[in-house]
Amino acid sequence: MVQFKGPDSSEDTAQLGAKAVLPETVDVNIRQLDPIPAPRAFINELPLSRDIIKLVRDSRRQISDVLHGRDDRLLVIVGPCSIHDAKAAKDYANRLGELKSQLSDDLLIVMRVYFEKPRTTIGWKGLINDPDLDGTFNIRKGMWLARRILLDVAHQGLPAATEWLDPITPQYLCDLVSWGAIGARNTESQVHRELASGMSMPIGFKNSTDGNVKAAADSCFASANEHHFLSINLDGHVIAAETKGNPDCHIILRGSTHGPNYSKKDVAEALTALRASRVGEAASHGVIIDAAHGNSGKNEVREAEVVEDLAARIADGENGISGVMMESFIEGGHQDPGPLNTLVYGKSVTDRCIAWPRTEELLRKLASAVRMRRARAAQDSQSGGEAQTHE
Ligand SMILES: O=C[C@H](O)[C@H](O)COP(=O)(O)O
Ligand SMILES: C=C(OP(=O)(O)O)C(=O)O
Repeated sequence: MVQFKGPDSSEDTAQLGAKAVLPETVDVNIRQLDPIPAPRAFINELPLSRDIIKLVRDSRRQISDVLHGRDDRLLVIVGPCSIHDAKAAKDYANRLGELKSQLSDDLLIVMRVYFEKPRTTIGWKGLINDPDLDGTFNIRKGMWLARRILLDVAHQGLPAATEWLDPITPQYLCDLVSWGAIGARNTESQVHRELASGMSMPIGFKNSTDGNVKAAADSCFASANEHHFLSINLDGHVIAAETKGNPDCHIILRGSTHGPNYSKKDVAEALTALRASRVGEAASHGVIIDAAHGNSGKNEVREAEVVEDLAARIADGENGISGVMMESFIEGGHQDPGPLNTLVYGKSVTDRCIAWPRTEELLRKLASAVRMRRARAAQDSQSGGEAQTHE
């Protein structure tokens, strides 16, 4: 039998592991273990062009600028609750890409391209997990499809946003993602905080499902710090990762099982919690408000009203809102998941979504609200300046 030579040996331990004889105490509840090619194989097969690299790098920087108040636009993270159909995702990206160019002076639009769904109990866990929506769980195909869809979205000139759920998935996809979320069910998870600390893009932490905002603020602090933890590298080898800490973590207010939390008071309290968490210079200027989930009771009509309310407050000069998240698709509402040929085209198979025409209306409203906020700020600084001149 091959011997592991102890913690200081530099020997390739993957080789040793492959030959080890396993005791009956392992894999008790495992049915099958299917190897999947390492991340590098997927990246080589579906690579980024120079233009896409530029898109991802520029949009990450712009998102950071909005979050830290160096850019007065509003970040808008909008798109389906989950992606289940490559064709519909491309169709949606095409529509959104066109609107993004028209509204880019006022809105920094990023498309929700969510492939992993955290479940309260059980249910369809997203395109990577079960790409055929039929319980065949072809994860290899799902991962390949996810990369291809991200490339399609990028070809429309759109930056992509996604939720990081599984700690291995980012190695396969993160080169194509400009903004990441850690969901309400994972906001207190050390594994996700470690992950965020090494991610190359801004990361938003949701308040927890029971409404705890401090957990998200603590996450911003924890993830701004360096960490050491186990992970895999692009070749699929287990490694000890050492991260630098992420300076662009921020809070997402998503409401809770007790009701909404998007009021002016909620925003102010979240920003106070962020500062109290000792996050220091990495503290964002504002928060993102998720108009869906607990803020709308997962009702798309209510969600649109929340966006209208936010637009009115932004137009009125409220500036603690750095971004808005919306769940929107081609068709409104939702349907039960199932094989593609049984589904209504362009309709969500997870949470209810706002239909495209209403989405377009709301995005134009948000853009106009930003113009009003900007005009107000210019007027205020002019009258402040004049006051100074008169002194
Ligand atoms: O965003 C999607 C859902 O809200 C999330 O995945 C939880 O869904 P569930 O409560 O239906 O499992
Ligand atoms: C699952 C999501 O949100 P939350 O974690 O807030 O439930 C989501 O945004 O898709």
